[in-house]
Amino acid sequence: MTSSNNSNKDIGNDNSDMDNTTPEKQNSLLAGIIERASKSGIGRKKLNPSAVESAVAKNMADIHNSPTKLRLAFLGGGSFGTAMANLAARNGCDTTLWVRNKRAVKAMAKTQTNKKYLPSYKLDDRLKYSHDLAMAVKDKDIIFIAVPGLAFRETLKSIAPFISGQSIVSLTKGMEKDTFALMSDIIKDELPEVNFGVMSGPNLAIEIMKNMPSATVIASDSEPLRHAVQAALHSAFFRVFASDDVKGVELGGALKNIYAIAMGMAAAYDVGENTKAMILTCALAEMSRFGVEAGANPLTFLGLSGVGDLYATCSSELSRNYRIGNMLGRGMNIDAAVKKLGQTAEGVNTIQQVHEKATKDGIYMPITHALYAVIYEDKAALGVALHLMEAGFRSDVEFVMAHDHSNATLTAQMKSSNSHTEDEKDDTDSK
Ligand SMILES: NC(=O)C1=CN([C@@H]2O[C@H](COP(=O)(O)OP(=O)(O)OC[C@H]3O[C@@H](n4cnc5c(N)ncnc54)[C@H](O)[C@@H]3O)[C@@H](O)[C@H]2O)C=CC1
Ligand SMILES: O=C(CO)COP(=O)(O)O
Repeated sequence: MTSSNNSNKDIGNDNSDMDNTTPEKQNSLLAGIIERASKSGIGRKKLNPSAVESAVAKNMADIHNSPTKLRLAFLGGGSFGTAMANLAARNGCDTTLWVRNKRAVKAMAKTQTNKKYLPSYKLDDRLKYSHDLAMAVKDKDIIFIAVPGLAFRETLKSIAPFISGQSIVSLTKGMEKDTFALMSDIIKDELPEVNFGVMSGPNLAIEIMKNMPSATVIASDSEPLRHAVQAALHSAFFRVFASDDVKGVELGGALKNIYAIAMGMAAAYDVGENTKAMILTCALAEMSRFGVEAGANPLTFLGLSGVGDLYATCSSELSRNYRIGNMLGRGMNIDAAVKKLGQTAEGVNTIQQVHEKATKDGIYMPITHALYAVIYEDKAALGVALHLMEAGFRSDVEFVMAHDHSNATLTAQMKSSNSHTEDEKDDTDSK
């Protein structure tokens, strides 16, 4: 977990070392970031439990030592919901996986495999299955939700009548259509009384099923909930870190899908390591920029849920978003690619949402806009990529060296040097 005192102190030190006194020297973007980050640091209050939270804290006081006392529901029987439910069952928690399809539930209970999404992996025999939503969520301590982003609100509406003090943890890495809402926003809308968290990190489901060492982040304002999720899922192969930056952790998971599509597309053109490094780094800058505007702590993007997940998803064909990008790069159109994939690729919708929001709010997101042009305006991928390379002079790590300060000068110099060259050429031509 990020220590509020330390991060606050570090940020304070950075601030005091800077000369921000004159308007010329003032780096407004950096000042804004520091202000927001310090605010979020100062705002990291000592736990002040609400009625719901104290009930949860009471139930969960000894969970740390005895995760078997936890009663958990996982909603969504795709690859990630299944993989996480399996981890919890293996840790000895009383775990039910809810799947909407009755036949799938029967088959899973009989074969202890998820034939459609994780066909080669035997699931823990303590894992229970249900297609009865009320039964699945009643009398549970935590409900984990792993349905696609576009089905998240309807899922919350369906469980609302059965909520009586359970906590909710979103595993979904998406964004709602047209509202720009993240899953935590939807939880606050639909179940305002509920204690909630979001979990996100570099967690390719198949690698987790193979017991490849992995780590994730649980972000919540509720300390008992963070501890409970750590107790439920932490194991020798799976480390669960904690954070109190819900927005930052959640945005890391949602935004990296955009860049996995970009990287899959680039891979279709056999790009080299320099190009991949450029995409990855510019992607991280875009993510952080967008995150800062949304009120996230920019430092969160340097953690597992930020650069960690960005790296995993941009490097692996196990990522469905990467595979969508790869198919687009090979000339397939988006509908055909989505159909061929047959699984959730949140990035396809997230590109549209982030493109609209960034355009509306004036946030510089060139990779996102380029992908939008390919997917939704039918522009050729190669042409769009080449155009990205002509984006003029920018500064590296814009939080430190702001665009508006440095680049206006650079761009003016470039224009002026180009016009000189043109004039000289004209002179030479006329001689
Ligand atoms: N697969 C992975 O490696 C990881 C996935 N995630 C996130 O988890 C979420 C779920 O992804 P996956 O499990 O991978 O997707 P998936 O495509 O494997 O499965 C989605 C599941 O949701 C169910 N579903 C769809 N609409 C539904 C609805 N209206 N009501 C109830 N259930 C519905 C489907 O039947 C299917 O069982 C996504 O937001 C994804 O980004 C997060 C980390 C890793
Ligand atoms: O989020 C993931 C890994 O952390 C899974 O990515 P995909 O949804 O692209 O498969």
